[in-house]
Amino acid sequence: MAATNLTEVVLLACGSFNPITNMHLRMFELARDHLEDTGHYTVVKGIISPVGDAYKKKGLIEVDHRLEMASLAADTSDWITVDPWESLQPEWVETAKVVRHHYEELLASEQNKDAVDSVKYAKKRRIEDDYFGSASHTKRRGGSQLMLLCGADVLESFSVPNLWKQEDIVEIVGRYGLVCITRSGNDPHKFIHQSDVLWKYRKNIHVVHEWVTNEISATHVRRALRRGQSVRYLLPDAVLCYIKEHNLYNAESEQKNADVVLAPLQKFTGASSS
Ligand SMILES: Nc1ncnc2c1ncn2[C@@H]1O[C@H](COP(=O)(O)OP(=O)(O)OP(=O)(O)O)[C@@H](O)[C@H]1O
Ligand SMILES: O=C(O)c1ccc[n+]([C@@H]2O[C@H](COP(=O)([O-])O)[C@@H](O)[C@H]2O)c1
Repeated sequence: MAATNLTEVVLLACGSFNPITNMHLRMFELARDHLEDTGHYTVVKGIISPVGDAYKKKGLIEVDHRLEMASLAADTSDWITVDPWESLQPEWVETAKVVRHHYEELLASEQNKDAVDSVKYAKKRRIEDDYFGSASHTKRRGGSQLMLLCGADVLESFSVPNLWKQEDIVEIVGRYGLVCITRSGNDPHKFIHQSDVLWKYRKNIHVVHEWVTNEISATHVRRALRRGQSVRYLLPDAVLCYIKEHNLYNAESEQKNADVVLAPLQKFTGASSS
């Protein structure tokens, strides 16, 4: 198939990134390989979107630090970037809205590119017509796709009562698409099979098997740091230096939001975030 027929994909990963680990970066690489192996897609960009402080997850440190660490990690890649839009919203933003926001940005940048292209194209066409006479010209580019990238634990969290809105799940998997990386202890195929809505949109869900099973998690990293144990090689070196320099992750930081209801659950309980 000619390269021009490939759909361009932008991958968006939402999460706490508290802190970002090498596994978060690896997720992007795994997803890109998997999608490009199908012969239908070319992955052009990865976006890391750290959740804002208003998410109120226990142990979630300030977003400025999480953004900075994510940027240091993304510096090790030439295609993964960090976007602060979600992080900087004063209220917690549902993931479906974050996906929508980035899709709109993608559309706007494409339209911009199309406008620039059509000016260039019109000029080129006038020059070519002068030389060769008018003939049939090239076709328009196809649209790009934005897909949400997550680990299997997030997919399975779709069934946690009162956590996700059903219509948001439908929008994410039905309209945009999902790339899900296997994680030990989770079985995404079984989970998709058991969910009517995920089964309905199963063609939009790309399950990527991580054969190098590992238990790297931000929780593990924070725990090791609290205990003074080494986390070298679990995170990019620059992130580790940043953590040491700012003395992040200790017993006190782990108690942040300890007695606060997680933002997505507040809409059901009516609890306040303070
Ligand atoms: N080892 C892993 N395998 C697969 N996916 C992962 C792994 N670690 C993180 N992810 C995924 O990365 C995204 C962002 O995750 P998040 O920031 O919550 O990291 P985490 O390690 O799961 O954090 P925590 O331990 O604090 O819950 C989520 O979609 C999560 O499923
Ligand atoms: O949109 C929702 O309803 C929703 C409900 C629960 C969690 N999320 C998002 O899922 C991500 C979970 O991150 P974490 O660190 O809690 O695993 C984070 O980006 C949240 O904003 C989103």
